[in-house]
Amino acid sequence: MTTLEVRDLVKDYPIRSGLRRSTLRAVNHVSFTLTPGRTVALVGESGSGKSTVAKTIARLEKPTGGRIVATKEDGTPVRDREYRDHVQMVFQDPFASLNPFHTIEHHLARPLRLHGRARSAEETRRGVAQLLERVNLTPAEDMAPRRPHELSGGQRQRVAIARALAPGAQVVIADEPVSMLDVSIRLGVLNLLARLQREDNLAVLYITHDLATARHFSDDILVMYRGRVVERGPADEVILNPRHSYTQLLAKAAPNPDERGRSLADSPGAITREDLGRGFDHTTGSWYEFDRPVSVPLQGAGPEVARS
Ligand SMILES: Nc1ncnc2c1ncn2[C@@H]1O[C@H](COP(=O)(O)OP(=O)(O)OP(=O)(O)O)[C@@H](O)[C@H]1O
Repeated sequence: MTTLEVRDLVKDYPIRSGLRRSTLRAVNHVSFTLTPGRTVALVGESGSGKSTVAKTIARLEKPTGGRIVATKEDGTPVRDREYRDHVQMVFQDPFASLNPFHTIEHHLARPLRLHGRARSAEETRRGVAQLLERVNLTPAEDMAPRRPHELSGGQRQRVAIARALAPGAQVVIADEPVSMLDVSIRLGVLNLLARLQREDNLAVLYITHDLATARHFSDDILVMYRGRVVERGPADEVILNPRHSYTQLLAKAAPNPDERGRSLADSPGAITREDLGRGFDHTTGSWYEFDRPVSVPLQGAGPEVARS
């Protein structure tokens, strides 16, 4: 099984306002480890940097600094070639992530073939049927020939999950996987993810605005605010005993996951001056200062990316 370590991750975006150019630090020295069989939730409001973390892990964005290292059970690093098989994403919008012109079978058969998990037509057919059964899209022979528009949002997201499993995923990055689905079916999809995780011993990063599901479906929670992890620790500890003023705000407000725009922290004095420069770690029971990035030894080797 694969462990994924994120160390001192930094991502800057160039921004331009009028004639002035500057950089926006979307992710600021973020570190955490995803281990087999465990879920880490990354919570925070819109714009806190959660998706940027996901995109750099998925290699859709290049980090400005820090490193991301995937390591196999025997301690050897996962090579570039294998990385895309091991680390898979499930995106927020199941409609945008599926090609409307292709059947469900095509969406699943392609990764099975591409990653050498099915060699003949018969193996592919069986592989597709098994994947559909694992995500409760049955009968498989009825589902396989359909196109995405012939499925509900929840069913489409199940296809997206099956597609993530097809190449033999060991690490799954689920970026707001249910926030675009009807409230009534969200729990079903999250329960499915949890079951697949147990069956395949997956390491999962669950990105969400929603503290309640983060607590229920995760072992650990990282709270992000303006690109920083401001609080981290076991899920119950973070939710029941929040120490950072930003987490306290989040916990009290139970923000509407669909709300965009104004941040909870916008009101004056919402975050204490002291807390702007520090975060709280429940595993050590202590505060850490932001200008000293967390330094944890890495298990595996990996390319060092220059820090900005
Ligand atoms: N390609 C980009 N170019 C410039 N700025 C970007 C880019 N992508 C993200 N950002 C900025 O980086 C910050 C973090 O964005 P990110 O999408 O990671 O936040 P988020 O917490 O995932 O929010 P949401 O839940 O709304 O997706 C935001 O200020 C955003 O505007």
